[in-house]
Amino acid sequence: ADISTTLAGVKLPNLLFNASGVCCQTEADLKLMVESESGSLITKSATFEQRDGNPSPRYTPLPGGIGSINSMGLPNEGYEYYLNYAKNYDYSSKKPLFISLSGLSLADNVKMCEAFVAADLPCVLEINYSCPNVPGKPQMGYDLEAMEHSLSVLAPIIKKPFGIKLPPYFDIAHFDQAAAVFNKFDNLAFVTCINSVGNGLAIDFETEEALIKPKDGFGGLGGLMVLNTALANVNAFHRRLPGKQVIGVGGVVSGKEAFLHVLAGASAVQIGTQLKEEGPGAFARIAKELSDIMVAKGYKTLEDFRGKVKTL
Ligand SMILES: O=C(O)c1[nH]c(=O)[nH]c(=O)c1I
Repeated sequence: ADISTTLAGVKLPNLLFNASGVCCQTEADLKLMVESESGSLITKSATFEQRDGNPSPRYTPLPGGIGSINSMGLPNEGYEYYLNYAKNYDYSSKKPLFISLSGLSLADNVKMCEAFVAADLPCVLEINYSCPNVPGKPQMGYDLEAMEHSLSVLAPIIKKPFGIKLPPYFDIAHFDQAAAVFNKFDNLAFVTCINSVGNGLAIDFETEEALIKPKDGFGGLGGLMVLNTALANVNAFHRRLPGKQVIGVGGVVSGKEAFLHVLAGASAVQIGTQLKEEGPGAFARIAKELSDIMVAKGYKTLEDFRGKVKTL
């Protein structure tokens, strides 16, 4: 079956790619993504300066395959590293390149966006408003006034279609209020839902210790356990953002969850925890599983069922 898609006006040979943060911090990581069966790739969220991030242990999968917890703390090579990567990227390849930016201030986001716009490259920007792990930095995604102000400055600078990475919301009023903000920006072409469920706590029963070191063990939750929150956020924004697209991320461990994300309204699907645990081979496996599901259900393309979840 045809699992290709178009996102922000660029064609992806298939709808799958990495969630920013996984398999994408260094050129070696990104090379693995280019060589994988993913349809695209996105870089680790960049800050203006290079960052080491939080002390380790700062990531761990959770027992029983239910998911993961991380408090990486935005480690990255600094935005110029990713700008250079974007300048050298082979855009004649079938895989479009996405760039994640997560400035620690609006001024930093302005400087980074201006640098990418000045370089005039075909890559697509995804502004990250939802990093839950920088101590002392509340998530912009939960401050609608600040996020609207940020978008009112950045959208005109970026000019081209771009997207934003959002935290999960858990209240219908928040879906309504957030969508009202996003619908004000014509070139805001997509929203990526969801980032990790912020500030969970994993504790080891035997040792009675938190599993990760930063922030007293508090970190973002990912993987299968967040699937149903992710599907709700994908569908809520699919319903509320006419003319815009949604990238679904959260809980995709097989073709089945990728199918559900598209049914909820996703135009593309990112994979985080499962990619971290399985490696880039996950893309070929999940792509085949999704294609087989579509054949079994009689769907030829993603448009045949995108957003068509049935209500009772
Ligand atoms: O701790 C991180 O680096 C991190 N971790 C996440 O779970 N989401 C994010 O957006 C980021 I920037």
